[in-house]
Amino acid sequence: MNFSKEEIRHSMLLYAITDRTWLKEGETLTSICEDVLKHGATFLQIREKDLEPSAFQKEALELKALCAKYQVPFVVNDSVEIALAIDADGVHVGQGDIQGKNLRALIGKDKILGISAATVAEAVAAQAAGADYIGVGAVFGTSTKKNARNLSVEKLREICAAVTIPVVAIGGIHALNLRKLSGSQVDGVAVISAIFSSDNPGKATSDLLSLARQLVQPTPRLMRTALSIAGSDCSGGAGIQADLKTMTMNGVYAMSAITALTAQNTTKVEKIVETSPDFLKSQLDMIFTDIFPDAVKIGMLPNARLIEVLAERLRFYQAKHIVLDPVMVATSGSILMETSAVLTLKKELLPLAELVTPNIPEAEILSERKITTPEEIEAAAEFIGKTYHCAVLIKGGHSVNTANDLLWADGQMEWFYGRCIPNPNTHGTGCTLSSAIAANLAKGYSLSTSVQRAKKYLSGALSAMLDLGAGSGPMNHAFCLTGEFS
Ligand SMILES: Nc1ncnc2c1ncn2[C@@H]1O[C@H](COP(=O)(O)OP(=O)(O)O)[C@@H](O)[C@H]1O
Ligand SMILES: Cc1ncc(COP(=O)(O)O)c(N)n1
Ligand SMILES: [Mg+2]
Repeated sequence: MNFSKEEIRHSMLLYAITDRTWLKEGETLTSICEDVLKHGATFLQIREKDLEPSAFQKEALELKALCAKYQVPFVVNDSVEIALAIDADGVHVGQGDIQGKNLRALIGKDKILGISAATVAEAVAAQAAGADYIGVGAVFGTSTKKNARNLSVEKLREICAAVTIPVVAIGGIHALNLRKLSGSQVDGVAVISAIFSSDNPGKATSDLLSLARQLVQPTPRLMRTALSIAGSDCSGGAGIQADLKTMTMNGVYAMSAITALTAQNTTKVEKIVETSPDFLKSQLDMIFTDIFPDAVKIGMLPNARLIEVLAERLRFYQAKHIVLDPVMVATSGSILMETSAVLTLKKELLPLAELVTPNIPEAEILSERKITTPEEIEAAAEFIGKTYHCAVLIKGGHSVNTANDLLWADGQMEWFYGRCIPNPNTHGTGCTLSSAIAANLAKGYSLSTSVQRAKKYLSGALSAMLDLGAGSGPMNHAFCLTGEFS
């Protein structure tokens, strides 16, 4: 697997390093690691100092497959040979291993190279040697590495400031001392015994993950921003309201430019008041000249005049990462776009979009054909992508028993298979998916990873089984929050 620089930075959050010595009767390294990955570890390194090479390689191969399943980077400690032999995502080495060698050339440009460092000079040298991240420690006393010096938070901060690559803190970190690293600017924490010596490695992982999240909260300067250009849904489940909730929950600062006010609920759309083109332009000018969005999601656009103004402003500001959800009909069946506006949408907006996300009925309109089979979905996506020079995600939420979506991007097809969640309350699924994709693009994830992460968020919101209103109700966008603050 290939990981972008941003993905590697985010994956530092909770960096797990294996230690077989704590395994209990009946447990295997793979079974414990699966538990750890399931509970949210964002990176895995195999470090088994006492295993001979062939046994090490065997364990590493199993863990590599596991990490691929969870889309988490997997690196091998110390051995470049084994990392290459099993085609791991990369290798982690100490200072001693980089002297006089060109490790970057040895492993190739696509592999992740992690290097340990304990001083500013070592960190700078590691970056110069082509490292993708550095592991800095030991920050606290540790049982796994004898004679390690302890670094102060000030020293850690100095090291973080001296390099541009991500930094993960290591050495004796556990749930009780993790908070002491606050203010150090690290991108995450690496742990061994805090997870592997725990009676419940899964729970230890999720506890450490939430502590790591608090530690690595985006500083205001680093906060990514996203803009939703859509209609207001007064019932809160779709449109602007769904978009703002989704973007917030996906960790970006959310803004809105409203194209229409709708009076709707879970059963129907009662009235629509369209925004004037001039007022849409003013909203866009206020946003783009002050807090420039890192990504833009476009939803309901009731008429062609609004589409024209929007396209002109997006070109003028050279907006980045535009995700276009071509909302034509609401889940409740009401028309949200004039039929005559479809032509303008195709001509003006599709070519500006990085991604367009039609459901099946919308894909039929955009590709001018009927779609009934997976092959027809693929052909329609290819047609739309090639005609309008954008990536296309055709959503299968309207099929029976499946929630499979097809991504066509740059001539490549990728199916995202989703479990169909038996929840009839799907008001706003399309809005939520497109906003979550935009939020992830704003954070620097690749298109494919953004789609995958967005589907995961959507499944969480659907699985919370909220049941409000008499019709197809909204989802719980805050399913992963408790609502309690201390
Ligand atoms: N019951 C469900 N379980 C899981 N995913 C679903 C379900 N219904 C829709 N989805 C997903 O929600 C997203 C939106 O799809 P869809 O409902 O087709 O769009 P729209 O809301 O625009 O009509 C897609 O990723 C789809 O796979
Ligand atoms: C203002 C507004 N925008 C979009 C939708 C589509 O909702 P869905 O995501 O269910 O297709 C909606 N019902 N209202
Ligand atoms: Mg929709």
